[in-house]
Amino acid sequence: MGCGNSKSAAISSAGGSDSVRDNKLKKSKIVFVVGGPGSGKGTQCERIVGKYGFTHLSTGDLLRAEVTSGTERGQRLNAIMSRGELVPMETVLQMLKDAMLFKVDSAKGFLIDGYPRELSQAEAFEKKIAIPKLVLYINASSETMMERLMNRAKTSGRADDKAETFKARLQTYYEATEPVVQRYDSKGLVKKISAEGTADEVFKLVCEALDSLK
Ligand SMILES: Nc1ncnc2c1ncn2[C@@H]1O[C@H](COP(=O)(O)OP(=O)(O)O)[C@@H](O)[C@H]1O
Ligand SMILES: Nc1ncnc2c1ncn2[C@H]1C[C@H](O)[C@@H](COP(=O)(O)OP(=O)(O)O)O1
Ligand SMILES: [Mg+2]
Repeated sequence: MGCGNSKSAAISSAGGSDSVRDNKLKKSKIVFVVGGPGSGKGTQCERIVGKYGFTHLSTGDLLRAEVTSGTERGQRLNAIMSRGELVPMETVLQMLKDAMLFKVDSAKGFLIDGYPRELSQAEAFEKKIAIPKLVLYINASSETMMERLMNRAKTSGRADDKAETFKARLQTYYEATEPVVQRYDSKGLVKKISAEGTADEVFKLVCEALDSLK
């Protein structure tokens, strides 16, 4: 599925001009979920959806769907992701906005997992979509993340779940993504969650952070 399809579906499935729909997005409850590769973002998002009914959008999942569709663009994206690098921002932001518009009428709130991954992505999102209400910073040591990813590799079939790619992804994370956390921390929007415990233990901390939102 190309992102152009989801945009036209979004517009035809619900009324409203582009500017009305953009305004709805601006007012929606948006939570960024930021953390290193294998820290447990996806795991926690799944639980949050179960308890709070938020709409979960993972940019990694959106990109992998494009890869699976076998388009030329998908092949280019796959090569970048397999090297542990970030794909061009324009691609990922447009995909994300289309997916958000598609859900904006039914979403109680949005969990944005894997975005922003660099400062320019944060700035572009704020300009073109909205300011987030909260940033959940899922924090685990590099050893824990490596161990979890090597475990995930046994079943994920993901091209980037390999020891060599992990090193590159970790470097990308520390260099490009952590400054995003600092940016939002200075605005008082970050809740730092220790992700070293079991998924249940981490979820308790996540719930405390989300409950403070209301
Ligand atoms: N708290 C946890 N304790 C142990 N394993 C975890 C925990 N959270 C996630 N995992 C496992 O670690 C791997 C990476 O989790 P995932 O949610 O895919 O992380 P991310 O989306 O941040 O890359 C998965 O195999 C998942 O089952
Ligand atoms: N916001 C974004 N900007 C650029 N590239 C992104 C991106 N989100 C995902 N990607 C690309 C690069 C990532 O290494 C890859 C996998 O992302 P992911 O599924 O979010 O990883 P994980 O959940 O394991 O941390 O996809
Ligand atoms: Mg994930």
